[in-house]
Amino acid sequence: MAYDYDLIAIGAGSGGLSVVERAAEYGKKCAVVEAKKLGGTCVNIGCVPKKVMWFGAHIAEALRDAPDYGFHVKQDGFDWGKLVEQREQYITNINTWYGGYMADKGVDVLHGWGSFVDEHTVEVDGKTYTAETIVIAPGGQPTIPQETENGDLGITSDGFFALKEQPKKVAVIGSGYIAVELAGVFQALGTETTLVSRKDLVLRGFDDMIRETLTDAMITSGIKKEYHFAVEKLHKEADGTLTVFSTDGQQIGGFDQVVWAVGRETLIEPLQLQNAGLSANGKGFIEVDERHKTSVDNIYAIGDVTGQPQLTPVAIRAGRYLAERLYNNKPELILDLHAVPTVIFSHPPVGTVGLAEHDARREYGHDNVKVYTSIFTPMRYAFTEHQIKTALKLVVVGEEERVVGIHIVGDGADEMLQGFAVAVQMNATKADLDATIAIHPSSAEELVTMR
Ligand SMILES: Cc1cc2nc3c(=O)[nH]c(=O)nc-3n(C[C@H](O)[C@H](O)[C@H](O)COP(=O)(O)OP(=O)(O)OC[C@H]3O[C@@H](n4cnc5c(N)ncnc54)[C@H](O)[C@@H]3O)c2cc1C
Ligand SMILES: NC(=O)c1ccc[n+]([C@@H]2O[C@H](COP(=O)([O-])OP(=O)(O)OC[C@H]3O[C@@H](n4cnc5c(N)ncnc54)[C@H](O)[C@@H]3O)[C@@H](O)[C@H]2O)c1
Repeated sequence: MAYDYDLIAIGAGSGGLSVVERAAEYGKKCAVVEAKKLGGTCVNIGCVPKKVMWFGAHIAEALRDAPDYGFHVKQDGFDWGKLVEQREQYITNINTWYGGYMADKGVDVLHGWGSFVDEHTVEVDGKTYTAETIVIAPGGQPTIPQETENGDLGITSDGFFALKEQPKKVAVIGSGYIAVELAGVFQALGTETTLVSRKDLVLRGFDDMIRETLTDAMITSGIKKEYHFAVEKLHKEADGTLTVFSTDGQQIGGFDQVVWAVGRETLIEPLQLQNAGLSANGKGFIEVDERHKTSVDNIYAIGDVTGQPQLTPVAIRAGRYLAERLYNNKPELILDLHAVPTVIFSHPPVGTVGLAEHDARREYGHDNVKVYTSIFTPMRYAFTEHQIKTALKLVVVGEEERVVGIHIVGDGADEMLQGFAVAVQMNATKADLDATIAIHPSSAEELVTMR
């Protein structure tokens, strides 16, 4: 049977664009369906605008410390609107570039919500298109807990990127990636910031050294932290400010914005999966095998919708490998998730790859695991009023001391980690790190000189 396309991807984010791009390079006729903007979450309301704001926050921190380095700096305010305008222009340029790139590759962009008619047919904006292979890559959206009374008075990360004016005082609810990243940006740029967590330390699941060091650094930076505060309701006061109430009777108020950063849900409903004989599992993920195939033979799923680590490079790699397997006879290319490096663009940033100490002890047995740690004030802060610590940890297993985890929190962690992730991916041992000549003076050198 002849189809309109060899491949249709639903969703033009990190995953969808990657699979059609690579498939088109192998001469396949492809289309990508997108309801919003090309580039998806990462480009439009995720990694890219977040990193721009993080750079802005870094400039604020450099200005803060400049007098300690002898600069006579007169700060004459900060124009949030200007930064947002520049950021959005940059993103529009990326969207436009993607449009041209897809056209160059011969990929059709179908604008609108895509839904299944059957396992080979997708409907977009009232028209139907058929394909031999369909890849589902719809990503997700931020959640607001339904049980919270007036939860909708708060915004999410999407609302954060829509802010045209700088709030004076905010509460950020959550303690994961997005909560610590947005709280750090707000605080550095001059917004009075409170981080509201149900438990105590930020970044549940990460290595304890990271959690403790980052929580301390955030508090030192001036962020107010509300521990053990489970939000029950939001209330708008007569003066327009928001008050946040906890389930045990605490309240904090005077906020001009409350930002929810408590996780994301997949975008399943528009897909009409049942028409293709598919369904999502109880967590809203589409289950796939190691080749990203769903329970229907010609339908694959990649990216955030699969429940794999919700990171752009994971979605991109999944898309590219899928095209390599389907169209370039490379069945051996299977996504390897054993050492996914990840950076949290907090203040200071966190870089981590492999197992946290507690996970390694659980997996390999308590006594088979050894850790090397180093905590210090980097030279950059040797004589500044604000002192921000760096902490490093190597987690090694067995007599050969194979490195199964590297954890870094501190300035430069974001750029330091990638190379060390190569070492973990290659099963490097502590002796391999020790045999590497250090770079001096740097913070990274500690990782090859630990005793
Ligand atoms: C605030 C924030 C910051 C982040 N920062 C980072 C970071 O620094 N580094 C990192 O690696 N990751 C980061 N992420 C995560 C990263 O953005 C995601 O993991 C990645 O975008 C997932 O790619 P995807 O292809 O699965 O989906 P997405 O990029 O979400 O793309 C899905 C696309 O599909 C479209 N779509 C959905 N359903 C349909 C449909 N039925 N029809 C048509 N179109 C549809 C959507 O509009 C969207 O454009 C961040 C996420 C957020 C929210
Ligand atoms: N730098 C990066 O790579 C980056 C940046 C942002 C997001 N992301 C990706 O996006 C995903 C989603 O980010 P996220 O921060 O929304 O989710 P997350 O899963 O990282 O963190 C959610 C946090 O909210 C807490 N929480 C859940 N419900 C709550 C409630 N009702 N009240 C208070 N706290 C609650 C959870 O305990 C958890 O700590 C991340 O897991 C990550 O994969 C990556």
